[in-house]
Amino acid sequence: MYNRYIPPPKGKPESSHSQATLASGPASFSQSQPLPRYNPGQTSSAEPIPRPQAQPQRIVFDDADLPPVDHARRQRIIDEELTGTIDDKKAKKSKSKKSKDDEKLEPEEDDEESQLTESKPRKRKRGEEKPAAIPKKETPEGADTTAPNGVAAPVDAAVKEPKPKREKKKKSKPEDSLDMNMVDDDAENIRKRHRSVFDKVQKALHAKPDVDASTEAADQEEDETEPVVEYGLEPLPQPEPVVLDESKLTYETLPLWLASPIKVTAGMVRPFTELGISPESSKVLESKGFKDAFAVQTAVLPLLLPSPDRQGDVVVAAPTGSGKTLSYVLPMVHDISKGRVTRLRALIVLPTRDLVQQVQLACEACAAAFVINGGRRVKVGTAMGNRVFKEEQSVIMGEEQIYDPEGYEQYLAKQDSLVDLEDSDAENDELGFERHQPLPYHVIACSSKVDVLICTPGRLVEHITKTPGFSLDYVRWLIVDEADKLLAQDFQQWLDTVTGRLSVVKPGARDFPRSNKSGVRKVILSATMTRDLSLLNGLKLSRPKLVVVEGTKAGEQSLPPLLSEFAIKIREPSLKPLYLVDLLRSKHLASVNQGIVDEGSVGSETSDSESDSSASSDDDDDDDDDAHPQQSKPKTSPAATKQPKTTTTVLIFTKSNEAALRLSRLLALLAPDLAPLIGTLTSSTKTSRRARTLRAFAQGKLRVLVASDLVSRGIDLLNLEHVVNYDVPISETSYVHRVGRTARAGRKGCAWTLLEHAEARRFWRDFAGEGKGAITSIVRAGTVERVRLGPEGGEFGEGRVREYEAALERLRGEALGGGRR
Ligand SMILES: Nc1ncnc2c1ncn2[C@@H]1O[C@H](COP(=O)(O)OP(=O)(O)OP(=O)(O)O)[C@@H](O)[C@H]1O
Repeated sequence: MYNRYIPPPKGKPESSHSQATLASGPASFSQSQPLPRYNPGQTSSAEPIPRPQAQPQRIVFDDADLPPVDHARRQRIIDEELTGTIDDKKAKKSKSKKSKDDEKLEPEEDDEESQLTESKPRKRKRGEEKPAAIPKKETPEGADTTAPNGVAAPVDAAVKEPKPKREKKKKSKPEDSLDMNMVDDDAENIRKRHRSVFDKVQKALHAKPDVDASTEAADQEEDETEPVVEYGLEPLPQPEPVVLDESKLTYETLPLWLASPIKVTAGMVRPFTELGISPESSKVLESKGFKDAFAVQTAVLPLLLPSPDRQGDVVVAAPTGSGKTLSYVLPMVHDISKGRVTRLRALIVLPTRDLVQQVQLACEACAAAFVINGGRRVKVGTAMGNRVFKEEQSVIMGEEQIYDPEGYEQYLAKQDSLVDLEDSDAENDELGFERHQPLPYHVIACSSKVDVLICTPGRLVEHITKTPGFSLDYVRWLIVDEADKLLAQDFQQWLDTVTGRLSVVKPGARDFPRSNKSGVRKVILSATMTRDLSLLNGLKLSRPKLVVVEGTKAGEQSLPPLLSEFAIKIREPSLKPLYLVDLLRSKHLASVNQGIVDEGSVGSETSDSESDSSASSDDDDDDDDDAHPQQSKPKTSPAATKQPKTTTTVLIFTKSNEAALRLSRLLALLAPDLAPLIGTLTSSTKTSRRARTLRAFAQGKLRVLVASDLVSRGIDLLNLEHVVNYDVPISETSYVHRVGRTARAGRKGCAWTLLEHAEARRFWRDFAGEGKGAITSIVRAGTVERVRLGPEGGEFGEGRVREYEAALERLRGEALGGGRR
């Protein structure tokens, strides 16, 4: 850097002040005294560096002020003196700037630099073979070609032409004091060394070394000053840059609404009146058994009832039996009851017919609560395929006479032009109802007969595509219950079909001046709600909020707080049905909510001691294990034939429809006293029969239900106290739904799982969250307890085994077509 000369003002002599400024400028090295050559060997005897006398400030060395040659030399000398080696890189850089013409002027230093320059091979053309041999470059003996961090020296250094050894350098290293000619002759050694260096480089490149900062800085410096030249090495092929799939986010990258849910304290209750329900409606609700709002309802109702704030969609992940149904039915019916005319305002989509019927009851109960206060009775319909399609059409769609003189004229004109009258008949054929003639100056339009349609997805799609006049234009509510199941199995692309037809222009806002105008409200619910965004995205949610019960994290599913879980080891899998009979007869299956009645065992009217004494010696092989309070002596008495007096209720899950039917029959054969109390629920059972069975169970006429997973979701059997997993469920989700049929709505309940040896590990690890590698996402208040059942040593008495074999033989005969005898 140079000080700028400021000439004195015209006519004025140069002042001493201006001279001083010149001397004391920041780049003091630009003073008239040049820096003498640095020679450490002569430091002591060297003449003192002349310094500006007038200005004793610190001298700042600014290398830019040195001519390039001096700068390079000075740096090299310093490096040599300090390290005993020459920094090849800097030398090379310096050389690259230096003209070859200078070689003669600066023979000592430019000798090496010229070699470096020459070493640059021409750029290899595409497809051209690599040079057969790597150009020789002599590496100073002992000089490490590896960076301090173990990284090999830069590639170009390894492949450059070897340069003649410099005498100067050789002097500094004794091992290099060989005759130059000898070194040159030892070409093979050099080649070996280069090969090893090259190998190191290759390795280092493949290992993607962590290049140290100084190397990086040097490389960068070089890049800036030199054009990029390929040194005989093609760039290594690099993998395609990874494009992240944003649609499938992991739990760590959940969007805010999923990552920060609204948390509800389990067990909290609040009066409905405090949540915006009128006292009159609250009274009606109380008369229906809904005195106070449950925890999940206290959180969801304020989000769904009309509010001056802009509201969005709501996703609810709350345990089984926590009251999710009422949390959406109540605000939805409240909203729709304000409408003046019947239009299809709400769709509730559910996976099974049984659930459709169950939710219909809840809707009817709430509809009654809002008739008072001038509300209109909300009309509720179902579409689930349990009737012929036409019949269903006639239930949900009807005709409406609309005053429209112009339309009437068009209608008459059309009638006149109709040659083929069969056309109109064909139109009638499409509908489940006959179309009438319009009144004078009126037209007939198809319109919905219901405000709320509760449906299965398949049937909904059928109506959308096949029922004339079936329109979603006025739909204000879309409820998807058991959402994880419905989203995972996109029946007939129902979701796209529905969302594509929902009106985006604030449907029905005209009819609902006081309610929020955010368009369609979507409410998505499940006890095992998915956090899979790729599934949730299909719902096209708007400003969603997630409601969860406190204590659960993303991806976790809580069990009802009052659920107790037990596991029973089946020591003899071939006799598993006998274990089940014993469990049903044991006092383990006592009534947990009402106290033990008749010792609480299904099918027993005697106490344990009585039954023990009455048991034959063959059968009296109980499993004595009093370690656990529940592990009392199980009864293994033969099937009693007396009528039971018990009030306890049991739902037994099997792995398939066939298994449920078989077990149900086998139980009846093994325990004839239970036979009249046993019902079966499978997907192959007719819907009406299923409904009858569920009704009989609710009335206490049936006590034992044997079912497939069909009823594991959503079914509300309020008086159910025990769930038995005869077959271990296939997934955590399935376990949560199955055991969640009991301990509902603040009641106690028990879940029993029969474990064969081969299933035990998976159960304890995946469901109970115990043992090595426990990975369960199930959150529970307690733990799963082990209960021993069956005879000591796992062997049932001969009598019982014979009984069992006889029952099996009979079952086989029935299955083979003999029918029941
Ligand atoms: N506020 C309330 N007061 C009294 N009982 C209620 C209340 N809310 C709901 N219930 C009852 O609680 C039971 C369980 O409710 P619901 O079926 O809605 O549970 P859920 O959370 O949907 O369970 P699942 O996930 O198994 O479908 C039902 O019998 C219902 O009538």
